[in-house]
Amino acid sequence: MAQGREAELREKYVSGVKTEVAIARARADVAAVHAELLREGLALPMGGSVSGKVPKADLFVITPAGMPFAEVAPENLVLCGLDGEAVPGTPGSELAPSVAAAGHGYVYRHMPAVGGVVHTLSPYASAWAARGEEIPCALAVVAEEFGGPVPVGESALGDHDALGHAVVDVLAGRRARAVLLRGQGPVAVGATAREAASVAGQLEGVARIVQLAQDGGLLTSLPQSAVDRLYEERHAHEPPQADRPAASKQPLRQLNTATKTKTSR
Ligand SMILES: O=C(CO)[C@@H](O)[C@@H](O)COP(=O)(O)O
Repeated sequence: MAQGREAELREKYVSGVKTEVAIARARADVAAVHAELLREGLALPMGGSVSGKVPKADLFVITPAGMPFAEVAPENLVLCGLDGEAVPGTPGSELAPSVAAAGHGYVYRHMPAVGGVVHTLSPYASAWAARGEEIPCALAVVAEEFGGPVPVGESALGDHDALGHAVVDVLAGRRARAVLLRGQGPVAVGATAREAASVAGQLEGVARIVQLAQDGGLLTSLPQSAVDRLYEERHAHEPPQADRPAASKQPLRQLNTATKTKTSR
């Protein structure tokens, strides 16, 4: 067979099919994450945006604009390039992607280890974001999961590209895998959409516990040395990721002594 023809067939029926299979898997995973977030009480019926990158392709699938989470299905998710534009002629492309699509694409372009972005309006984490208040690292589980307090980010409301810029500005090079966008809500990232949803679930849990603690009286943050130890032990088995420092390189943002947050409520 002519060499050119062989290369053409390989491209079409080997790499092309592999990409199609990867797209189908991403569609199934992201649709399943929407259902899981609803089932777990981590999402409003509408609002937020969830996406998952297609491995080894400059593509991701995302929630259609204005679609209730309960109606999301693999075939109506929107396949986008990393610029956030829908790929014409693909299933779901007749629908507009979430207004936040360009922001999700920005995250994928600037944080290569991220394969899933979950912006969901889970109640307690959204309440911390509404207050523009970081969640103090007052429990070992916060240190293990987030490596310190859960940070706040600034995202110009209505400028949906800003969601991506805010996520990258705060999370690139940091341990935390979630950010509380002031006035907008929490955004969690992970290697996959499922992992990002798991982070969103952990975030909601610690947001609720720490809120209860703060309502109950004086809140004490863990000493930085304990935070570092807890985080390093929890992530010791993980390979260092390109856009996240090894635990010990995390900038020490906090005092090295327990800081006390006086309840104002
Ligand atoms: O981001 C939020 C709210 O924080 C979403 O409700 C808003 O972006 C939804 O837009 P889409 O319906 O996804 O176009």
